[in-house]
This record gives sequence, C-alpha cells and structure tokens, in this order.
Amino acid sequence: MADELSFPTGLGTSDADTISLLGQDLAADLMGRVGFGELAFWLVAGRRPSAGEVRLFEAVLVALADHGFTPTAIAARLTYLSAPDSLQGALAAGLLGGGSRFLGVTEDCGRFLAAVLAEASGDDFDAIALDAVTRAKAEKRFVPGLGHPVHKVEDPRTPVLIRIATEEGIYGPHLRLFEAIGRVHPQVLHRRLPLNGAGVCGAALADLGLPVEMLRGFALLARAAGLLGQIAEERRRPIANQIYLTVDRNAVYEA
Ligand SMILES: CC(C)(COP(=O)(O)OP(=O)(O)OC[C@H]1O[C@@H](n2cnc3c(N)ncnc32)[C@H](O)[C@@H]1OP(=O)(O)O)[C@@H](O)C(=O)NCCC(=O)NCCSC(=O)C[C@@](O)(CC(=O)O)C(=O)O
Repeated sequence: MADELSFPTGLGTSDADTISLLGQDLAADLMGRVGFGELAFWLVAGRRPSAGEVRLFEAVLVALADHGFTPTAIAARLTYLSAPDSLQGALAAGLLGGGSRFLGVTEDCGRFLAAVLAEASGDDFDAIALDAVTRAKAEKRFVPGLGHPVHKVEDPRTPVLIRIATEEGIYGPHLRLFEAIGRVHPQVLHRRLPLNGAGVCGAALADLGLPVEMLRGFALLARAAGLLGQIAEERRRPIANQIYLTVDRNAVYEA
C-alpha cells in the first residue's frame, strides 16, 4: 500500500548529505551564487528569471519594503510591545494588514488589469481604460492602484518602475493599461489621483508573467523585510508604548 503513495514536488528535497532545490544542489550551486529575489521569483514561476527580470522584480520588492508608519508597521510595533517574546507574532500581525486598502492592492491591481485585458479587444488602451474606470465607478468600486494617503500628485515609485520595465524590455500590456488609467480617469472621476506604488508593482509583476493570484505574496515578502526593520528599530528606539498610551489617555468614554 505504502508503495503506491506519491507526493510529487519540483521544489526541495534532501537526503543525509545533500539538499536539492529547483533541480540544483542548494549548497554547491545556489548558496552564494543566486540572490534571494531571484530565488523567490524562480520558486514561484518555476523558471529562472533573466537578469532584466530580476532587476525589475527586485525593484518591486524594494519599492514595497517600507513606507514609514503605515498600519502594517504600527500593528507590528504594537504587537511587539505586547509580546516581545514573539517576534513572529509581531511580523505576522503586520503582514495580516496587507489588504484591499493598503499593500494587498498589488494583487488587486494586477487582477483588475488582467481581467480588463482578458475582455478587451483592440489596442486603444485609453478607450479600454476609460471603459474600465467607467464600469468601476458605476459599480461603486474604487479603481485599485489609484490614490494615496501621502502622495497626492505623484507617487515617486511609479515612474521609476515604468522606466526600469521599459529599459529591460518588460513594459507590457498591464503597465500600458495602468498608465492609460492614469491618463483617462479624471474624465470619469472628475479629479486627478496618483497611480500609486502598490498598483504599479502589481502591473509590473503581471507583466513579468507572474500569476496574478500570487501577487499579494510578493508584497508580503517585501514588507516582511520592512517589518523586521520596524521591529529592530522598535527595540533600539521604542515608540509603541507612546502610541498605546496616547490613544488610551485620550480615549473618550461614551457609555
Ligand atoms: C489609497 C486610498 C485609501 C487613499 O485614500 P484617501 O482618503 O487618502 O484618498 P483621497 O485623496 O482623500 O481621495 C480623494 C477623493 O478621491 C476618491 N478616491 C480615492 N481613491 C479612489 C480610487 N482608487 N477610485 C475612485 N475614487 C477614489 C475618494 O473617495 C475621495 O472622494 P471624495 O470623498 O468624494 O472627496 C484610496 O485612494 C484607495 O482606497 N485607493 C484604492 C486602493 C489603493 O490603490 N490602495 C493603495 C494605496 S498605496 C499602498 O497600499 C502602499 C502603501 O501606501 C501603504 C502601505 O505600505 O501600507 C505604501 O506606500 O507602501
């Protein structure tokens, strides 16, 4: 009976002396020879990325690592205040906040763009974008990737990622549609909103051919590094207790 069991994997395995990963000898062929970003791409895509793809992918990871005292950073710091014995708890608390308003939008935007492109015909990207924004507004949905709480005119990450994608020959239909949304949305929303960093990262990852259903994972991978930095700084120069006491001392009891 046991002979019939089979659990196929193309990722990792080991025996007493060796560790294999992605068909390579981990110790001999990968350690010290492949960057962590390249490995993360390879693990998910199941193919080794080109140097240009690694450059764009790592630019995404760098873009999303940290954005100051965001809800994810504050959640991690407050959890660390309460449970300094649980670094993993603080990290997990921060990552749990990667959702449809902040950070997780990387995937929402990639999915949105992919769905619009799947239905679209022709190559008039401004017309396709206009239709997509009009439909989102009619359905009372926010367009993912538009707007930012701090960068009201331009998110500095957006033009840089578009430039890198163009330089590396990876600028594709998702980034093209995203830029078209940036041009046409004022006609529908009657205000000009910035194309934000989370959104451009989703468009770039989709143009890299990564599965849109996995894009939140990359945003979380990037933010895990940033949150580690936040927790390390919390240890060196704590602020979480002040946040806690400020809210508690200013609470207004309205029973
Ligand atoms: C980002 C924010 C909540 C900002 O809110 P705010 O309230 O400050 O927006 P305002 O500028 O005040 O909006 C002015 C008027 O436009 C309307 N309006 C706004 N956005 C609109 C839109 N997309 N579609 C239609 N209409 C819109 C709004 O309803 C208002 O209408 P009205 O009330 O009538 O005046 C909002 O845009 C939003 O939900 N966007 C969609 C989700 C999105 O893309 N999130 C990514 C954010 S980046 C990120 O995740 C990475 C991170 O930022 C953070 C991290 O790390 O955690 C980092 O940097 O790394």
